[in-house]
Amino acid sequence: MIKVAPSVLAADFSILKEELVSLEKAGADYIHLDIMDGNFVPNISFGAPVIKELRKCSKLVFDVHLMVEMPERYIEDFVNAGADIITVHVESTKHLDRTIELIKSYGIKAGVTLNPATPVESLKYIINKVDMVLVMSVNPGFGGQSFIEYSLDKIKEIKNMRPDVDIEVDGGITDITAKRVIEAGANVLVAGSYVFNGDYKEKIDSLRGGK
Ligand SMILES: O=C(CO)[C@H](O)[C@H](O)COP(=O)(O)O
Ligand SMILES: [Fe+2]
Repeated sequence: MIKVAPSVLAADFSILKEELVSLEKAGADYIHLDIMDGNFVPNISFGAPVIKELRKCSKLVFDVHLMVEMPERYIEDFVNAGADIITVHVESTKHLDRTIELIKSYGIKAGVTLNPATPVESLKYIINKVDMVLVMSVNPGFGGQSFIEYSLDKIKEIKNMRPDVDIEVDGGITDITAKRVIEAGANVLVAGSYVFNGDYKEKIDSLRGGK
C-alpha cells in the first residue's frame, strides 16, 4: 500500500487548518510537517505550537520531519503537540541511538533520515530499531527542488538491508518520479509543490499511479 504524505511547506499558511481538511478529503494518508531551525538547514519554518493547533482539526497521521540541530532537545515538545511519527537526521545528532529510543519511549513511531550524500551504510546499526527510513531526494531546506537521481540507488540499498521497513522519499516527487521510487522499493511519498499546484485529489491519486 502506497501512502501519500503532502508536505504543508507548499500550502497556504494563512489557511493551514482548511488546507488539512481539504487534504484529508482528497485522500492524503499522512501530513508531512517540515521543521527547520535555520541552523541544520538554511531556512526556518514553524514549530510545535503550530502542530498543536493543527492537531485539533485533523485525524491524519502527523509525520514530523525534524531538520534541526540536536533534535533530542525537542522530541517531548513534538510528542505533546501531537506527532505520530518523528524522523530525525543522522547528521543532526551525536546520539542517534538515544534519540531514537527517546522517540519510541513515548509510544510513537521513530524514523531516521539521510541527507542525499550520506551513505546508506550509516544506517547499519540503527535500521532494526526504526519504523521508517526517510530518503532525502533533495538537499533539505526548501521545497520545489529537482529530484536527485542517485536517490533511487539508495532506496534499493535500504530495501535490501531491511525489506520490511517503511521507506519514505522526500523531495522532487511528481507522478513521474513517484513511479520510479515505488519501483525501487519506496512505500511512503512526500510531495509538496506537486500536490499543491492543482487539484489535490487528482494529484494525490496520480502519485499512487492514477488509482
Ligand atoms: O523536507 C523538505 C525540504 O527540506 C520537504 O518535505 C520537501 O522539499 C517537499 O517539497 P517538494 O515536494 O516541493 O520537493
Ligand atoms: Fe520533509
